[in-house]
Amino acid sequence: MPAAFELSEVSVMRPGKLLLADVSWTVDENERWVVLGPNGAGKTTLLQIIGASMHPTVGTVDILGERLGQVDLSELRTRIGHTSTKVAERIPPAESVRDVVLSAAYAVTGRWNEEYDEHDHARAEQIMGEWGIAPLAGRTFGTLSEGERKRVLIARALMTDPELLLLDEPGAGLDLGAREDLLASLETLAHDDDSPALVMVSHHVEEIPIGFTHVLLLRDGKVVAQGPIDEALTADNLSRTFGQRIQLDDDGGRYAARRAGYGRRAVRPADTGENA
Ligand SMILES: Nc1ncnc2c1ncn2[C@@H]1O[C@H](COP(=O)(O)OP(=O)(O)OP(=O)(O)O)[C@@H](O)[C@H]1O
Repeated sequence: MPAAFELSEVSVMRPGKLLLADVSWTVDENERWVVLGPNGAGKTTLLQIIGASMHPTVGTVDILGERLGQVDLSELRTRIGHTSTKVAERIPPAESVRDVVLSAAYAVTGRWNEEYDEHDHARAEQIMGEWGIAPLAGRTFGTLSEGERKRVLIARALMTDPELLLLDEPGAGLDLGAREDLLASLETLAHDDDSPALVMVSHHVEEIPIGFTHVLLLRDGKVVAQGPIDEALTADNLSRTFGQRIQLDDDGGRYAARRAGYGRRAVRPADTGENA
């Protein structure tokens, strides 16, 4: 299986700060990865590297068969779908949902005088249908709820049939129902053989969709563990990643984590005020 991307001994340095330290990571095109780590671990920086938005200070990066430093980054970026709060901030609030999705065909935010053909319109309608946002097509982006925005951004990222899809915290800010809806959609995407290679950044194991195959754990710019999810996502590795003893529960591929030993007191009927 060809690699979607390969990072070899990558470091990113900024004055007084090592953002990524000696990261080597290969993702094959049929794999679905979750990147987990605490605030400031370097997750967004890592996504910027594999999204062809940043060069490493040291190391080599091959993305979709192209070596960073030897390729036009803007051309390479057209083959990569990337959702993040930064992308969301660039979208004019008055833009209609239909145009937010459609304008991905020209890699622009904010429709101007671009000419879209029948295929573009058909693809936008199809993808809006698949992501449950067709009823919102005429609404403006600025009036959407956080959950609706997240779905629109993913639909936009998929509009151009990318070979690699990067999702930076798609579950952030969602209520329980919206998160579960999104997870169900991401589970479908993960199981679809035609889907691109997927990399999702998250802070929470509860946000890992079923069907995601691999995990990379990051702390202080360094990889703590990486590999198939059932091998690398362990309580020990999470404890090292988050710097405290973590208990991990796995319920059929849905995970839950909390500090070990916290909340041991059983809630008995007396606690709830109900009779036994
Ligand atoms: N240009 C820069 N100069 C110095 N430090 C930087 C620069 N850009 C980012 N950082 C720092 O690098 C660290 C990693 O940032 P990054 O945004 O990649 O972390 P993250 O894991 O995505 O964090 P979060 O989960 O909070 O979004 C942070 O401590 C951040 O403050």
